[in-house]
Amino acid sequence: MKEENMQNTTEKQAFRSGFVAIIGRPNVGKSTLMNHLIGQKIAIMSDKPQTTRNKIHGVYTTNEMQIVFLDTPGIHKPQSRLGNYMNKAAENALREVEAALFLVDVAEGLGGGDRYIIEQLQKTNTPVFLVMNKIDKVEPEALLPIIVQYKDLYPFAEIIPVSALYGNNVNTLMEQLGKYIPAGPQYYPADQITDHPEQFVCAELIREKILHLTREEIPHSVAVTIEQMYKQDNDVVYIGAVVFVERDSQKGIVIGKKGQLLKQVGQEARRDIEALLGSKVFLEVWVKVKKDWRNQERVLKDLGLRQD
Ligand SMILES: Nc1nc2c(ncn2[C@@H]2O[C@H](COP(=O)(O)OP(=O)(O)OP(=O)(O)O)[C@@H](O)[C@H]2O)c(=O)[nH]1
Repeated sequence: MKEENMQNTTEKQAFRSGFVAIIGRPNVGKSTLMNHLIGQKIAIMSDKPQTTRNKIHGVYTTNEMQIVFLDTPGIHKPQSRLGNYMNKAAENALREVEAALFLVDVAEGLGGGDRYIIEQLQKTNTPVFLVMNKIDKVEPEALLPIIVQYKDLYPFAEIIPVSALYGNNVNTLMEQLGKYIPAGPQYYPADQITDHPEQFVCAELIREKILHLTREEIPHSVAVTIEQMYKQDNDVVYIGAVVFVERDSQKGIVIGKKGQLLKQVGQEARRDIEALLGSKVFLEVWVKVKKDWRNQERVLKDLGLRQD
């Protein structure tokens, strides 16, 4: 089979496909890069660390190749069962892929979190790209000493400086990455950008609004599930969502004075969901208290945070 593919390559470039993991400590810009590449808002973006809990497959398709990106949760030292889950998901993702993009924030410098990830990388043979993100925040001269620092720690397959936010050098990154993608089939139709059910993306959009609007008060203690989603007779999509918090006081914060904050969450999320689905949406959001949900394995499973 492989030989046949090779023969095809000499006549006409064979289609190539593969999986690529995006890893890096929280807040380095993994979701931003993914969104830039895929060109649509599918992975949650926030200025708070660790907002990405599930693997999201972003599918990048050109005439020559298809790359399925696994946006992994930030690898970090586990502090709760949720933390453990997130680390496992990241490790598994690493084993399944053709290459990994290790994102670092050049404005932050090399920290303990980056060293911890490099330790994890030593356990795999997957080619790793060092993607030096946020170059728009530093002077070009600052890059070389940072490259030297990282090079000493790990034999990176490629080192590429980019700005995920502004798209600088992202083309070069994709050209280099393409070299690591073997001949293979097109797994997904060209217009498909994610293989997760739409419900998951909708829940993430609602959670993103809550994180933005509540600032520091609601850190990781919030989870969102979509209980109902169906098209009504008038073609409006009905969505019923539940926001889980850990304490009564947090419930009050999420609802806000006279329900103002929850109303704003609903309005902003509805706008994004309508853009995503391309149809009118009627969104209802409830807030429920589920004590200590982060450490209850069963609840994690209910919320779809399974380890596969
Ligand atoms: N200036 C600048 N800011 C960036 C760049 N890339 C990302 N950011 C910002 O960094 C913050 C974090 O970006 P995310 O994409 O949410 O980071 P992440 O790595 O996915 O974070 P987690 O999901 O928490 O692991 C956001 O405020 C982004 O706008 C960049 O190239 N330049």
